[in-house]
Formats: sequence, structure tokens, C-alpha cells
Amino acid sequence: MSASKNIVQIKEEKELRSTLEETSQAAVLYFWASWAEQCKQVESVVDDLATKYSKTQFFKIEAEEFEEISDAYEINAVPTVIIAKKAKILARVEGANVAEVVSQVASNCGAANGVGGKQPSADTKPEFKQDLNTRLKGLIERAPVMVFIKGTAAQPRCGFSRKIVGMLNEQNIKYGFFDILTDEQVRQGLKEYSDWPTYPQLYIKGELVGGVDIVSEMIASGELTEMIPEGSLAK
Ligand SMILES: N[C@@H](CCC(=O)N[C@@H](CS)C(=O)NCC(=O)O)C(=O)O
Ligand code: FES
Repeated sequence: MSASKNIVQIKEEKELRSTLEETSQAAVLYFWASWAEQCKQVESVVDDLATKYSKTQFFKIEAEEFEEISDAYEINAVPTVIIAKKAKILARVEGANVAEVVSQVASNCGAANGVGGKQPSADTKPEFKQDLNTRLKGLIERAPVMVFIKGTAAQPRCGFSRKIVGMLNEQNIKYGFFDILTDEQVRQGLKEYSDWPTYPQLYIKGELVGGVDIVSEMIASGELTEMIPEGSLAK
């Protein structure tokens, strides 16, 4: 996928500088390191975007190899994606936040191929979001009681997730779970979709209930069991 000619792995600092100086368009700078596992996810998205946005220049920059550039863009973590127009930074996405990379490229880099070179894309951004939102909705509705946690129900990988799983088990509630550590797009996307910034997240019949604090209060007041559909309570 990285065969697009508008994407280059920079070998010299001046490659980046001269392109940015010459063009009046936004360029995408992807900073990576070979040791950072998370970069692979972002790299494949960047490759994919380069084929979709063939008029935009994409650069891959090995962060530690090009310290001067990394310092200039204040890179503190890899992966980081910067969208820059000449010296100006239009957007910065740190970490494997794939949904945000897609969304920022869509809103800053004009039209994708086939959209006809129109003005910055009122229509490309929602299109990507639509896909993710459909997916998130499907996950939320996978079971009548659904919990999004770090790790699995059998092996939670965070104290908060362990706590909610323990509470649900204690209440004999049958539930489905999704391990958000396996999917960065879901991890970040669901926060925005449900307007809830942390995990765990408990959903009943497709509706967000809340995290540990809320669920524990609702158990104490008896409210939670009232909300659980009959088939989701083990006798
Ligand atoms: N008070 C929260 C605690 C949950 C929390 O703080 N979660 C953090 C740490 S596990 C979180 O999900 N941060 C965002 C992230 O890791 O993506 C609750 O009631 O659920
Ligand atoms: S992963 Fe650190 S508190 Fe949950």
C-alpha cells in the first residue's frame, strides 16, 4: 500500500523543508519509531490515506533519526501525526488514535480522490465517522448487557475493569464484553460516540449506563437490577 508516490520515507531533512516551503497545501507528517508497536496501526492508516488523498504529500519520519525535525514539531511520543501547512501546525494527533488521524486528514487535506477536487470536504469526514459509528453501535448492541473493559471478563487488565466485572458477576448478571485494549479505534471512538471519557463503560439495551462509580451506586440503590432484561439475569 505504501507505493503511492505522494508518500515518502524521508532520508534527509531538506526533503521535508523544501516541500513544505514550496507548497501552499497541507502536508501530513507521520513520526514513528521501529520499537513502537502502536506505530504499525497508524502506519497502515497513513498508507491508506495517502492513496485516498493523492494530492496531499505524506512524509514518514523516523523520530529519533531526525531529531531536529522532531524537536521543531515538539514530538514527545510516537506515533504522532502532524498536519502542517508551511510553518503552521494545523493538527496534532498523538498515539494510536486512528479515528482521529482519519478525521483530521479529512478535514484539513481537502477532497479525497473521486470527490472531485472540491472545497475542503464537508462530506469526507462524516463518511469515515459513519463507518466507525455503525461499528460502535453494533458492538454496543452485541448483547443486552454489554461492558467495554480493559482486558477480558476472565482476566481484566485494570483495577476499574476488574471492579465492574466483579460487581456484575456478584449480581448474577449475564453480559457480553469487549476488550478495548485490542482496538484503539474503538477505544478512542467510543469515548466520543458516547461522550464518556473512561473505561469501563456499561450498556444496557444499547444505552450507556456509566462506569464503576455509577454502577456501584445503582447496585446499592437496587436500580441496576431493575434495568436488567429478564433473560440477562442468571437464576
Ligand atoms: N471513575 C471512573 C474510573 C474509570 C477510569 O478512570 N478509567 C481510566 C483509567 S482505566 C480510563 O479509562 N482512561 C481512558 C483510557 O484509558 O482510554 C469510573 O467510574 O468508571
Ligand atoms: S489502566 Fe491504569 S487505571 Fe486503568
